[in-house]
Amino acid sequence: MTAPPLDQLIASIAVDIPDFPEPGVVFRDLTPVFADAGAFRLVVEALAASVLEDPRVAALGGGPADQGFDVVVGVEARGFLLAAAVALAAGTGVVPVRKAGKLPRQTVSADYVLEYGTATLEMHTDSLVPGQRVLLVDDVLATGGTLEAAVGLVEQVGGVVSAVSVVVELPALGGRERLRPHTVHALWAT
Ligand SMILES: O=P(O)(O)OC[C@H]1O[C@H](OP(=O)(O)OP(=O)(O)O)[C@H](O)[C@@H]1O
Ligand SMILES: Nc1ncnc2[nH]cnc12
Repeated sequence: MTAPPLDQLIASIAVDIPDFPEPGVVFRDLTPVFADAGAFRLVVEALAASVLEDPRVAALGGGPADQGFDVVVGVEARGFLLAAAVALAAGTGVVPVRKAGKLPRQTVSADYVLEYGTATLEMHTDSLVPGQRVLLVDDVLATGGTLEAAVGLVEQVGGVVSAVSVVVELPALGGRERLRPHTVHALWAT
C-alpha cells in the first residue's frame, strides 16, 4: 500500500473543533499530528526542506548543499514544537519569538491581532546576526497577524526572511496575501 500524500495524512489526523476558543472559530487542532511519530517526522522533514524545494527562493541559496536558510525562528507556543525539531533536522540553531514579558534581555516588540484576539510578540535584539537568513515556522497561518508581526521583528533585528513555513493554512482568512512579498509554504490548506 502506498502512503497518502502529506496533506491527506495531516487532514486525516488533525481534529476540527467548532466554536473554540470563541463562537464562529473552527479550531484546527494539530496536537494529534504532533503526537503521531510518523506524521510528526514527515511534517518536520517537509518543513525543513520547504525552502530548498522552492525554485522561487533558489536565488537565496549559496550552493547545491545550501538549504536556503541559516537559522529557524519559531513563534510561541505551538510554533516551538516545530521550530526546534526543524532546526535539528536542518542542522541549524533555533531562535524564539515569544509572547510579551518572557525574554530577559533587551527586546523589540510588536502588537498584533489574530483570528481570536490580540497579543504582543517579542524578540531579543541580538538574537540574529545581521543578514542571517531565516526560516520562520509556525503551526497555523490564519489571518496572518501573528506571522506578519514575527516577520517585522525578524527584520528589525537584522534577519532576512527566506520563507515562512506552516503546517496548515486557512486560505479564506487571507494570511498569505498579507505576508506578501514573502514566500509562504503550507503543508495543508483547508
Ligand atoms: O494567523 P493568525 O490569525 O495570527 O493566527 C495564527 C496563530 O494563532 C495561533 O497561536 P495562538 O496565539 O493561539 O498561541 P499559542 O501557540 O500559544 O496557542 C497559532 O499557533 C498561530 O501562531
Ligand atoms: N482556526 C484556528 N485553528 C487553530 N489555530 C489557530 N490560530 C488562529 N486561528 C486558528
